[in-house]
Amino acid sequence: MRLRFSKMHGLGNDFVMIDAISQKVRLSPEKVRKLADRRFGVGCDQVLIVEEPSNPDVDFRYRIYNADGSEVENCGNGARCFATFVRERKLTGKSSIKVETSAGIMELHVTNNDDVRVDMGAPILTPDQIPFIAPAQAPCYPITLGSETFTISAVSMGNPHGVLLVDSAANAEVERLGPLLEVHSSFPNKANIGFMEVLSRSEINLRVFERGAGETLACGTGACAAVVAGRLRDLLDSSVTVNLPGGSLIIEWAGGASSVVMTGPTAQVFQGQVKI
Ligand SMILES: N[C@@H](CCC[C@H](N)C(=O)O)C(=O)O
Repeated sequence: MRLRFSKMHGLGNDFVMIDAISQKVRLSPEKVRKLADRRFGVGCDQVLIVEEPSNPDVDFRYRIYNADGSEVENCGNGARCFATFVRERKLTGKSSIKVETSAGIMELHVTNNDDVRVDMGAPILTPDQIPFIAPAQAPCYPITLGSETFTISAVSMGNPHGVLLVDSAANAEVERLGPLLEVHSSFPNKANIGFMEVLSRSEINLRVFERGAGETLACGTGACAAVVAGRLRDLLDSSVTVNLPGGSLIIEWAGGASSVVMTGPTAQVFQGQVKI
């Protein structure tokens, strides 16, 4: 099977984007892993597949696969790249696009300077819906790893996130703690783990160890989850610049049941064909 694809990224969180509307695509987890492999394949953090929607009220459906082959619910940087991709491929001329994912319907808007603004929906904080094991909802929870206890916030942006507060994101123990907390028994579906340094009420530094992909240069849903966690702990205001290793996003959240809104750039690196 030969597949046409675009290699894209949002702040260095990189994607193989595949149009499954104009070509037939069937990907097993093994094929996803092969595409994502940085030596034997194209190389990416996530593979994104654009499909016809099942719901007539939306424009597209898109599916998200982590580099390890697992299918996941949501991807913030991927959503922005998806909007640029469908416009560049002339699959739509719209600047406001509705898309369904397994986390629900999202609305994306391409701004005048070609950034993409995404309504990411309201965060989910109820432990059993994240899912996170806890007796009751709280802004943060104790979590134990051997003899160490950490304080973690648990937030779902359609996908599960744990957020730790650190003194310095640059010096955070992402390589050691990320893989251990990703598979901690408190997160039954595993989790993306964010390490957040609060610089002021409107700016944070953040690194994210992503479920199924390892540390990435940016994680859009991770940025949303960190701002929600910071707001729940009364550390942040409603509009926050999130500095990630690959660049910055603006995240806005008024609180409660209102949507989290993410704004940031996208880039296409190259297009190609791959035999898979
Ligand atoms: N890079 C993404 C998140 C991709 C999915 C995540 N690794 C998961 O397993 O939930 C983003 O920008 O949000």
